Amino acid sequence: MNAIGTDGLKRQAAEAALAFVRPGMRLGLGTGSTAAHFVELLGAKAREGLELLCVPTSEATRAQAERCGLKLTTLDDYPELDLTVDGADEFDERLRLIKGGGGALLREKIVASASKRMVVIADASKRVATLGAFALPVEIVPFGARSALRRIEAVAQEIGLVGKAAIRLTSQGTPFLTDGGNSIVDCAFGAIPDPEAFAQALDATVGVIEHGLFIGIASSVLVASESGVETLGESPSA
Ligand SMILES: O=C[C@H](O)[C@H](O)[C@H](O)COP(=O)(O)O
Repeated sequence: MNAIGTDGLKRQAAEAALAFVRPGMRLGLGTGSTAAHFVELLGAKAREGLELLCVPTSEATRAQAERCGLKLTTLDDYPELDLTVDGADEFDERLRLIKGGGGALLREKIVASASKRMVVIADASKRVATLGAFALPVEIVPFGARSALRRIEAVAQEIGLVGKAAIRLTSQGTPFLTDGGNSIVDCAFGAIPDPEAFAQALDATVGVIEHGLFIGIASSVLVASESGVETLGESPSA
């Protein structure tokens, strides 16, 4: 535990992301405890008069954004957004991410991919040399879930990844379902030396809807540590 605390660092990263926001922007709002800080801070700006239109990446974020007084829209009305700000479970120096710890990866990837820029906010504990210490979440169709899990293990093995994949359960032991009504497989395969190859293999696996590897999507990562907030990738003025 550091002096500021992990939650304080998440808050600092979220504060730094406000520098990327301009009046009139269409914004994607991420999901999770770090993104929740950003939504709260953005809500305060909106109440001060900043005009924004926001697309949430989960029902939880939608509820929070509504409570904070943010104006919401959809990708159907605005298929292209200016900016998405979101958290991550892991990131590396090439701004590749693992996301989906909260199960929101599908909408998060759709919203981030519809955005000109994606700014990731994180405390320094999320920074890794090689992705994979965090079990990779993969969203699958619930029908035939155990078969999909076996196919995922098989394609992973083909590229040298071995470990344990498990269908996510709630704390009550019932199957976890995403906002879209799908299941999640958490893939604890350890280090993923070639995330591009694994992403491609998962993209081609029957039953897989989407996976939590975000490659070539993030434009910046704002990393908060005891020594301040470091910007990897594009700065606000880029
Ligand atoms: O599905 C959840 C998202 O990908 C989150 O952005 C990710 O899990 C990070 O969450 P947190 O900021 O709570 O660590």
